[in-house]
Amino acid sequence: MIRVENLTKRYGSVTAVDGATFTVRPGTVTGFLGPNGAGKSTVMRMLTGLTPPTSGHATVLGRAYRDLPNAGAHVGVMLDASAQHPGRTGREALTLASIAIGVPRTRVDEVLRLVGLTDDEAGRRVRTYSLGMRQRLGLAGAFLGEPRVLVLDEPANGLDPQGIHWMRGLLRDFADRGGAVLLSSHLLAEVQAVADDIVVIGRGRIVAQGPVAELVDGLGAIARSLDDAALVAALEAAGHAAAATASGVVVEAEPVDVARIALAAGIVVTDLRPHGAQGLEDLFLRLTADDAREVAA
Ligand SMILES: Nc1ncnc2c1ncn2[C@@H]1O[C@H](COP(=O)(O)OP(=O)(O)OP(=O)(O)O)[C@@H](O)[C@H]1O
Repeated sequence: MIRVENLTKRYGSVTAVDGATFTVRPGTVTGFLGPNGAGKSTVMRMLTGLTPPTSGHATVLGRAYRDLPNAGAHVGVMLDASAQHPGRTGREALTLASIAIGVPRTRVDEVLRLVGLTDDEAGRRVRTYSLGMRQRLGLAGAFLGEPRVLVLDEPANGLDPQGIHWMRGLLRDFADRGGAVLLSSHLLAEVQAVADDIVVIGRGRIVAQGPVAELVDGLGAIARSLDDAALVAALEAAGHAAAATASGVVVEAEPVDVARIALAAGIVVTDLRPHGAQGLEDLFLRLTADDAREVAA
């Protein structure tokens, strides 16, 4: 549904995106994750024809976005929710967009309902909208043409916890009906809760990608025992890299293998689980560390 191949963008001496390659499969939500300035928006702008790449190319539904006939009807895009005309009402903005892409006006009411904007809110000028309301209006615009693909840049920004929960349900449902979603965020937890696949970008380069389940499974296990030093030694003797940390023994092995090794070595294990979410967070921070301003500072 989306194919990004060797995409590079340079602004003078700044390489904003450096040879990015990934795909977004139908029926999935793909989280596009990276710290501030990593290059997420630039990739999305190149994908939707707003910024020409320095090299490489990107296709949506098999074609360059600009070559898609009536792209707006097939691809829902929300890049900058605050870019909407402040003097128009939400309903006017959607009505104009519906005319531009040739969908019936009745669709405006449908998408307003879909994103939970009331008649009263839709009749107000966008300049009076909160950030969360702008995001909802942006999402309404993205859904207007009954798209098969959604490209959304930080759609959760400004949404309250209920709003974020609602948006996840909306995107999950869209993907479950066969649609493809590319969703950027700088927050791992936000993406992990809804994404099937994750693409991690740091300093313009893709540093990891794959199904969330695989990324998490590949992260091994974390264990506590009555003798962590002996557990580390037993795990290492069995050929698994292991280290004692403040949160327990972190090991590159499945929990079941850790349990067997501990049993054979007569070590009492008090806690054992997949490294899971904590591991993914660590992985994300490590992979993008070069880019992290805090580290640089
Ligand atoms: N028009 C431009 N001119 C010069 N540099 C730019 C331009 N657009 C982006 N950049 C630079 O490219 C890099 C990537 O920016 P981009 O906006 O794609 O990052 P991002 O991952 O979307 O960040 P954020 O999470 O903060 O939105 C940054 O260093 C940015 O300063």
